[in-house]
Amino acid sequence: MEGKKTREEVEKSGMIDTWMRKHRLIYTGATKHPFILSIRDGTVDLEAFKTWLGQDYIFVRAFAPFVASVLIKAWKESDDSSDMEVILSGMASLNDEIAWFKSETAKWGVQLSEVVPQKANQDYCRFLESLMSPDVEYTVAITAFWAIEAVYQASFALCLEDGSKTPAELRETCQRWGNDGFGQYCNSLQKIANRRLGKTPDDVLTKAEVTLLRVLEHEVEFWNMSHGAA
Ligand SMILES: Cc1ncc(CN)c(N)n1
Repeated sequence: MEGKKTREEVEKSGMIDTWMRKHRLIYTGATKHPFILSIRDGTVDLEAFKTWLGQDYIFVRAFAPFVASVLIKAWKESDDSSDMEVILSGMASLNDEIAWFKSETAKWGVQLSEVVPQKANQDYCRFLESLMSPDVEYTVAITAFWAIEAVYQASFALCLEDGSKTPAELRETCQRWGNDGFGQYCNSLQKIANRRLGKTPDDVLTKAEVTLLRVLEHEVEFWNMSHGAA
């Protein structure tokens, strides 16, 4: 019978993998949400897609300052100078992402000036803002950053797998987050998070785990805005 792993053993395999196994249910809820499954099986309601598009544009505008706050924390607190390059590459891809949302919404006839942030979006943006506080440790912030990016990567990669029936007009959207380059970038973030979590005191480790769970809950609520919300 497999006994409980010691802290040292967990650190070797990586805390993120351990948490993904421990919180499999909510992780799956965020990465295999019915909205994503509807894209993958080709039954997606295009009005729901347009809702997601407009809401996500608002989210990404709040996400960029959060990433900037992680960059500041890395500069002040990181034990490895290469972290900054990874975070900077994330900021650069957000620049592209914002431009892409503008052209994609225009293509679908979504008027960005008329998009009103829904409650789940407001709550998620407020949560991001709370993580921007200087009181939030770099280890906690980088864990959240990894989780936010990883959910989109895993979700949209699912829509590109062999056998998926993703509509042709949505494939570019799925490529944006489901491509291999974005996957490598998420792996780099995961590596940073694992390194930091491996040497963090227990109280910060607990904060990072709670923050990861909050991210996953917010991601589920975010998808729910477009699909399945009561
Ligand atoms: C809600 C949400 N989560 C994550 C991502 C990926 N940057 C996004 N655009 N939107």
